[in-house]
Amino acid sequence: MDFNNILKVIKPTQEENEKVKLLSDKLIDIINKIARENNINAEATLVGSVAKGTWLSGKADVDIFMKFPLSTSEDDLKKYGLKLGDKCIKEMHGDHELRYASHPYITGFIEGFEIDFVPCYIIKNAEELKSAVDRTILHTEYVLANLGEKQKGEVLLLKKFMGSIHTYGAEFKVGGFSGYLCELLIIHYGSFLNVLNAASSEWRPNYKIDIEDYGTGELFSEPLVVIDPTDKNRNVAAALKLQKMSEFIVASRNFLSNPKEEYFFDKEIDLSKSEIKTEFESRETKTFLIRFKPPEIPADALYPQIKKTENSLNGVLEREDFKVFNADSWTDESQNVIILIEMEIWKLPRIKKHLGPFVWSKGHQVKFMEKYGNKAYVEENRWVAEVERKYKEVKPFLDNILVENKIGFLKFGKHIKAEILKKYELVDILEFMGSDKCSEDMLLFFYEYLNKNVYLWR
Ligand SMILES: Nc1ccn([C@@H]2O[C@H](COP(=O)(O)OP(=O)(O)OP(=O)(O)O)[C@@H](O)[C@H]2O)c(=O)n1
Ligand SMILES: [Mg+2]
Repeated sequence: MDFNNILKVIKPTQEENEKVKLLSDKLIDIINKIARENNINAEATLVGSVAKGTWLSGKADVDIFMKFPLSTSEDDLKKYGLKLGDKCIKEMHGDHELRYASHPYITGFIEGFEIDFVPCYIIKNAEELKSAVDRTILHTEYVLANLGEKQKGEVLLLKKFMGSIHTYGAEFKVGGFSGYLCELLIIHYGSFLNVLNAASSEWRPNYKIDIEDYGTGELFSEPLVVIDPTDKNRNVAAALKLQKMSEFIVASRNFLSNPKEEYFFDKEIDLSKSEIKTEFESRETKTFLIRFKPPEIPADALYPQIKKTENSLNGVLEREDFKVFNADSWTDESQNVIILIEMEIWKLPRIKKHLGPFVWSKGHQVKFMEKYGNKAYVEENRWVAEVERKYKEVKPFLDNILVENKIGFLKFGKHIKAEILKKYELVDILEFMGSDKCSEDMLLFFYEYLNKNVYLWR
C-alpha cells in the first residue's frame, strides 16, 4: 500500500496552509493590538495542530492562546481572555460561542474556520503550571523540536486512521487518543506502521511509554501510560478508556493483516430502519429506551453524567433480579438523551425468596416468624420466606423509581435528575422506531449498538 496516495488526500494543500497561516497571523495581530490599546498585558500565540503542522486537510481548528504573566489573577485572566477573544471575533465579523475547559474560553467561527481563543499563563516549565491548559504551549514547543518533517505525515496517517476507526479524541464523548498523544506515539515509535505493530503485539493494560526516561511510570494505573515529556507527573493518555485502547489494538491487527486505503476514510453505512427493527426483534431480548432532554451543562460534564445514570439504572435493575444484557447511551447534546437498556430477563414470577436470619439467632427468629408466619421455613442454616414480589415487570418498576421521592436511590448528577423529573419517556425500542420521533442520528446509534465492531475493519 502506498501511503503517499493517502497523504495526497489528507495533507493540507499549500493553498490551504497559506490560508490558515494568513488568517491566524491576522487574528494574532488583532489580539495583540486590542491588548495594547486596552493596556492588557497579554500576548497571542498559535498553538495546537496548526502550529505543529499536524492538522488534517479540511479540519483546521485553529488554537490561539493568549499568554498572561503569572502575576495575573485568575479572575483577570478569565475576564480579559474572554474580552480579547470577543473583540477579535467582532472585528472579523465572526460568530462566537462560549465553551469550558479548565476555565471558560471563547470559540469563533471566522471565514469557515473554527478558532479557539484560550487564555493561559506564561510558564517556563510544568512546575509553574497554574491551569491545565498552560501545558499546551510546552507541548507545541516540544513537538516542534522533536517531530521531523517526514514524521508529520506519519502523524496525519495515525490521526486519520484513529478518526475513521472512531478512537480519535480525548474528549469524554470518545475517550480516545488526543492529537498530542498521536504525536508522541510517532515521536516514540518513529512511524505509523511502527505504532500499529507495537500496539498489536506489545501493548498490555497499563503499558508504559516514557520518552524522556523520567521513571515516573509507577505513579499511573491507567490502561495506557505515556509520560508527558513536558511534565513528568502527567499521563498524556489519562483520558484513554480501556475500551478505546482495545479497539485500536484490534483495528491495528486488522489493518496489518489486510491493509486497505479504506481504513483512512469514513465508513459509509446504509441505514435501514426495517432491518434494524427486525434485528432487535430477532434477538428475543427486550429493549427499553429512556429519553429525556439534556441539562444545559458543558459536553464534558454531560457525558459522564449520562454514563453514571446508565450504570446506576443497570445496578438497580439487577438488584431487583431483572437481568440487563447490555446498555448504552447517546445524546445530540441539545434536545435528546437516550439511555438504551436491553434486558435478558424483564419479567419475573409473582413470588421471590426472601433471606431471613440464621437459625442460631433466637431473637431474630421470633421477629421473622411474627412477620412471615407459615410462609417461613428453614433452608440449611437460615430462615427464608416466600414473599410477593413488588415489581414483576421492568416498566412499572422504572416508572416507580424515576419519581421525586425515589429517584434519590439512583446515583447520578443533580442536573440529570432534574431533567428526568421534569419529563421523560420510557418506551420499547420497537414502538419508538415505529414513531416519527426516531431520527437518523438515533437510528445510527441503534445500528452501532447492534454492530459494535463496525468501524474496526474494512
Ligand atoms: N485533552 C487535551 C486536549 C488538548 N490538549 C492540548 O491542547 C492542544 C490543542 O488541543 P486540540 O485542538 O484538541 O488538539 P490538536 O493537537 O490541535 O489536534 P487536532 O486539533 O488536530 O485534533 C493540544 O495540542 C494539547 O497540547 C491537551 O493537553 N489535552
Ligand atoms: Mg487543534
